[in-house]
Amino acid sequence: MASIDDQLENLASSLTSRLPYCSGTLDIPLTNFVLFYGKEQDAHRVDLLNASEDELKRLAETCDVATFGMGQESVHDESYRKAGKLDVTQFAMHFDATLVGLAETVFADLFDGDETSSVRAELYKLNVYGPQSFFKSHVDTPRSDDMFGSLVVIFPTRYQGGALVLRDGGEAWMFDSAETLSRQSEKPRIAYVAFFSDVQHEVLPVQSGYRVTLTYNLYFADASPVPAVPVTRPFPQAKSPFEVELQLLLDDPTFLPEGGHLGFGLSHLYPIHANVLRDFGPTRTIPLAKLMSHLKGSDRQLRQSCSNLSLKLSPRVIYKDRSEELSVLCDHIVDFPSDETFENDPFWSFLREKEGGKLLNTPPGSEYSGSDDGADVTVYWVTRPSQTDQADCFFLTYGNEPGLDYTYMQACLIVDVGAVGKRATA
Ligand SMILES: O=C(O)CCC(=O)C(=O)O
Ligand SMILES: [Fe+2]
Repeated sequence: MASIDDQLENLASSLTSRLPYCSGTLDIPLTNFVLFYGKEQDAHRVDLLNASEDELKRLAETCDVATFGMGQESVHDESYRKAGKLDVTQFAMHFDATLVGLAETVFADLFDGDETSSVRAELYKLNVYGPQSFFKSHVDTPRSDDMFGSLVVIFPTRYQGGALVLRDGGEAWMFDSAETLSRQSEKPRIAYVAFFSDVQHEVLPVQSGYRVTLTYNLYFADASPVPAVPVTRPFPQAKSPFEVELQLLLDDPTFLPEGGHLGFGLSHLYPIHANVLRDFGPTRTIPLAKLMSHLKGSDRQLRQSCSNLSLKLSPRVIYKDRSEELSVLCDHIVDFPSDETFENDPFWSFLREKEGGKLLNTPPGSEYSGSDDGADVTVYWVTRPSQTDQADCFFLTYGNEPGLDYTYMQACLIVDVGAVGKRATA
C-alpha cells in the first residue's frame, strides 16, 4: 500500500509545469509596418520593413531614455537598462495587436484555449534597443489586479543579439527574435512573444543594428460571446495528467479515508492593490476571490481539474509566526496593527482569535504527519507554498516601471476532499 507521502508526491509530479510564455511570427499587411513618430511639431515617417540604418538611428535619437521601476521610484541606471522609449502620445501606427488577432492568439496559447474570459491588450510603449542596449532581469510591474501578462511585438529591422530570456521555476527559455525574423519568409512578418508578467525576463545586449518593439499590457476582460477576429485555438486537452492522477487517488479507499485538505502553493504571483492593507472592511476577501478567476498556468489547470471532479477549491494566505514556528491559514489579507499588539498576544493567536485564522498542524516545509495537538486544520501539502509573514507578505522587485498601486501577492490553494464514498465537496 502506498504511503500518503508517496501518493502526494505522485500527484505533485503529475501537475506539469506549463510554459509561462508563447512566441512566434505573424504576417501583417504592408501598411502595418509604417511608423509615424515625433515630439511637438516635428514628425517623421519610417517603414520598419525597409528601414535604413540612418532612419533607425534618427528614431533612436528621438527616443527618451527608458527608465525602470525600483519600488516606488522611476530609475535611470544604464547598468540595469539601456534602451530608448517613446510614449503612446509620441508615435502612431496602423498596426494594432487586437485588430490582427494577435491578442486573441496569445491569450488562447497562454490559457490553453480557455474561453471563460478574454483579453484586452493596451499599447504601452515603443522601445528601441540600439547597439549595446539591454534590459536586465526583472518582472513587469502589475498595473491592475486584472493584468496577467505582457506582449512584445518585434519589427523586422536589421539587428543582431537582443534575445529575450525568460526564467521560471528553475527553467529558462530564450526567444531570439533576430534569428527568427532572419529566416526566409514569403510574406513580411513581425515576431512576438507574450508572457505572464510575474515571470523573470531580460533582454540580452543588442550586438548591432536596432531592435524596435511595441509593448502591450495584457488584461483579463469578460468573455465576449463572439470573438471579433476568428482565431485558431489549440485543441483543449480532454483530461490533464494531473486530473487523471487525482481521480485515481479519489478512487483509492486508502487515500484520506476520512477526507481531508490538500494544499498547493501557487506557481505564479498575482497582483493585488496595495491599498487593501489599509482597508479593514470585508472587502479584504475580494482579492483572494478575484484570484480564482485570474489563475495562470498550472494554477489554472488545478482549478479546472477540481471543477471537473467537483472538489471545493479555496484561496488562502499563510502567515508564519517565526518566533513560535507556527503557521496560520487565513481567508483574507490581514491588515496588521502595530507591533505592540504582539507583546502580550502572540502573532499566531492574534490571527486565530481576531482574524478567524486556522492554526496549521503541518507548517509548509515540515513532514506531512504532524500531531493534531491544538491545531485547527491539517493540510497535506502537494506543492509547498512560499512562506509568508508580516514583513515579507508584500514585496517589490525590479520592475519595468515604478510600483503604482499594485504589488504581487503570494497565496495558496486548498482542495477539500470528502471521505471515501462521498469525495465530492463542491
Ligand atoms: O523587449 C523585450 O523583449 C522585453 C521588454 C521588457 O521586458 C519590458 O519592456 O518590460
Ligand atoms: Fe519587462
